[in-house]
Amino acid sequence: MIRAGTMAGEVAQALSRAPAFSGVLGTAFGLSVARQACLLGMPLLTMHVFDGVIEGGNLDTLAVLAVCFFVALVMAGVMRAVRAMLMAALAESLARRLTVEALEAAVRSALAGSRRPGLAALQDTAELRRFLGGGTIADLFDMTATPIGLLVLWMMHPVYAVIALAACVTIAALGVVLDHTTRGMMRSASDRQVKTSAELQGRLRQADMLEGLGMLGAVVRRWEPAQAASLAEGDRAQARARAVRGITEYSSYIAQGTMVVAGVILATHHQVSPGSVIAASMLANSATAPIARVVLSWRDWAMAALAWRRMQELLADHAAPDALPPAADGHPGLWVRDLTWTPPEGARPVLDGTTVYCPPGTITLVLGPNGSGKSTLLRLALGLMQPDSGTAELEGQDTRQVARDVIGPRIGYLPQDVQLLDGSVLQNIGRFGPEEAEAVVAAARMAGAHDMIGRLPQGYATEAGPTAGLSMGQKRMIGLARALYGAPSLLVLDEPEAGLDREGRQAALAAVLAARAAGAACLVVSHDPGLWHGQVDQLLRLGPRGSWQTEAPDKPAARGA
Ligand SMILES: Nc1ncnc2c1ncn2[C@@H]1O[C@H](COP(=O)(O)OP(=O)(O)OP(=O)(O)O)[C@@H](O)[C@H]1O
Repeated sequence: MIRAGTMAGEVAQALSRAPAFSGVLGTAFGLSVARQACLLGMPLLTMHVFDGVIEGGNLDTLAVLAVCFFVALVMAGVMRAVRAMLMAALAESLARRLTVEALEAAVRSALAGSRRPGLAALQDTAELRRFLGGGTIADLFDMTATPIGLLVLWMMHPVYAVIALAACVTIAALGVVLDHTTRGMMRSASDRQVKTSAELQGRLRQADMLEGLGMLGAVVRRWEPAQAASLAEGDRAQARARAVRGITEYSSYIAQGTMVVAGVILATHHQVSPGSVIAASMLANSATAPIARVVLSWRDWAMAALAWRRMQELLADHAAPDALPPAADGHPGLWVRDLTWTPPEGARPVLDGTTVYCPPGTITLVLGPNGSGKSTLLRLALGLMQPDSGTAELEGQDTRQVARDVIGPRIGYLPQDVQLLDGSVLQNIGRFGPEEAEAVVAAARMAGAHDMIGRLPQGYATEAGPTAGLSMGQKRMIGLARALYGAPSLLVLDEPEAGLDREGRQAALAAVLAARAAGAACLVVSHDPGLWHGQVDQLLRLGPRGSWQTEAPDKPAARGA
């Protein structure tokens, strides 16, 4: 409960940043108090029925009390429904905002090579939405019934109040015990569950390889123990929770029974009226029930607290860097300066002070053996990775410190492992922006992909996602068209000719030459220098252990590391 209390505070803090959220929460709280007032009136009406109506035989009073009873019940029901609607709307609105932030942070987390799957962030958002939209927060608000009920009981007789208070303290203490004994288990079980299901999902994406090589059994055997351990840990936490839940329920019954016994003793000594015995029992139930509900919904609190914590960690670790204005002395084109990068557990840098300037209207060809850091250089140049030191500036703007939606349209990027997203060829080339068919066709023509697309079953409307069945070469040509879309000022291509036939390779070369003629700065990785021979303006050769050198196509110009 302590953790849950902290969590409630954090959620409330986050909500209060937006005035509309705090207004909704305030209204829901107000409705809870009013509803509790209606419900607390009922024991008092019951007492009147017993003490006034039964003893006096006044049926008119009974009719009035019955109407009051009914009206109070209806009002409490309406207030509960309105509160539920408000909380559902609040949950929806918060989830929408969190989903966008979580997705952005998840992408940055994936870029940073985090093993924690970004998809978990969406599951956490859904968990928080369920928590806020369910009745759990309302249960917390309903705890206002506890002090009011205790006060009324005290006014009826202090013994009543003491018994109810003891029950409340016992139930709350059980909640604390439950939280302390299972919190660690829940967290570890939930984290393991997220990890194992993400691992399995990742492996199942390689379905053809798993089936082709008969590896499914081996994969499942590796996955099963982790999954079983996670489920077993969750079960142990649940078993403890069930035990505490049982004791909690019995505590409520014991409190009510004790209240009746004490009430009867007090009534026989004429210290309270007989009607107050029933009323006190009902009030004790009203005072303890919200605390019991909060304890019983402990799992929801614990899961929401975990989701909230994970979300906070993700957002804090992968916050968007502050955008900086362009440098006053910035060069046009791409300026990569002193880039050094060492893999997380690597002993030697992959890139060591690599420096290269790619002016507009030029082609820089990056060559080097496998693993020499060519793709890494491209990712660093685009600001997709954090270097150990050094910078990359596009038109004087640090590519790591600029809003991605601002810099993205100025960049054409073809990664080595080209992936198309679910959607049509047209949408993929047009980067899922507003449909501009002419610009899409122009980019496809430039990439030499237009005729190939025309031969697809539905042309530009053909599905292009991962399961659409396009060949690697087709995907690469469409990926090249996507890179060229919108005439970007920087073209960064990782082996654009790889996997293409002779015609496709010539088309890729022609596309880069056309982009250069249009004024783009082109940075191209290739394992086929012959294709580019005589066509490029500068060579950057990467070697082992971070060594590098730039050359004019026919003579060396600068040397590093
Ligand atoms: N996220 C990462 N975590 C750890 N190591 C990485 C990471 N990214 C790259 N590396 C390492 O950096 C080195 C360079 O990788 P990179 O992909 O840049 O090579 P490359 O020159 O493009 O190779 P290839 O020609 O085979 O495509 C490799 O040793 C690789 O294992």
